[in-house]
Amino acid sequence: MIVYDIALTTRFRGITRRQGVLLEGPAGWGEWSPFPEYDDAVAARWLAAALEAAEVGFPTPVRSSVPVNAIVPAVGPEQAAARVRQAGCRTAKVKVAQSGERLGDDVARVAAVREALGPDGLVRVDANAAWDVAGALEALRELSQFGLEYAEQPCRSVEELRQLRRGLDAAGIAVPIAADESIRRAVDPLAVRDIVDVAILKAQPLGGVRAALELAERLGLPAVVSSALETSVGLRAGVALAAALPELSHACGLETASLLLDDVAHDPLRAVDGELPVRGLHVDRDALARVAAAPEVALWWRQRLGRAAALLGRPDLEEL
Ligand SMILES: O=C(O)CCC(=O)c1ccccc1C(=O)O
Ligand SMILES: [Mg+2]
Repeated sequence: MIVYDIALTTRFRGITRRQGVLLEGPAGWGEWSPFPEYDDAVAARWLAAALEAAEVGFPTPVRSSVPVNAIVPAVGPEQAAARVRQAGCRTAKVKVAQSGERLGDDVARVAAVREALGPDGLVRVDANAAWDVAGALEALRELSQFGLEYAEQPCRSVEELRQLRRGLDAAGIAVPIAADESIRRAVDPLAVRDIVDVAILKAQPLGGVRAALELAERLGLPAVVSSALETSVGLRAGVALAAALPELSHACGLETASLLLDDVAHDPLRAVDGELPVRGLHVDRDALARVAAAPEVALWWRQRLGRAAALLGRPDLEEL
């Protein structure tokens, strides 16, 4: 196993570096990178995903490439437009409702992204559960002038999402709703089934590609596979999930290698013409050495891995 520590190009989700563990098994490399604040039980579910990748491998794909959205963090309008142009995707996802910002910042960022994409592009926003129902109504009324494909996790609870859905309908604001945190962090991931229009699926948080495929089937909603801001090894699991879904009608949120200043693959999963290829990776020994975490960081991850592995009944994991 190796512990990586890679700087981000821009602050994302309040962090400036991404850390995690890469495990090599008979089927290849797997990534285990639960965010540091997550408890061991949650981290154990993320570990199941890494073990699937390393020990079992992925289900048979039904497509050979996956369309992706450009990811636009909470940056200024010029930088947002530049990112969209550089990514070369026809769909963009814009982070909104970030702490310390105002609705005017979101409006300026979404306007710039719409302008950069042109009228045929698709713009989706992700509020990461930051709005209350009234705030979401106000913001989406304003942002809907740019034409939104959907709003991802506009509010925190399922009940708030239900109220928002009613409020949007009553006000004639045509913005579909997608659930992310309400699926990956919920006790009952099916509770949003009759409330939202799109399901965000993430391979690591949901415990692996097969677990996510099963959930997708039970949800019966159009699915968007997104990353958890991973190296190409973690992204590979997302690509495998997107490639194995029987239906894929939306671009996926897997264009995040561009947010990392380095990667561990010789051939990182970067979008070409808005798509990621469904293929294996060559994990690069030089890159692994380059991104290796400092000893105290590596120790913290090793101890965390030991606890998560114990929860999965896998005390042997140090050997991978
Ligand atoms: O969906 C994307 O395009 C990028 C992935 C992304 O936004 C994300 C990455 C890490 C953690 C949470 C999220 C999120 O969707 O909220
Ligand atoms: Mg999200």
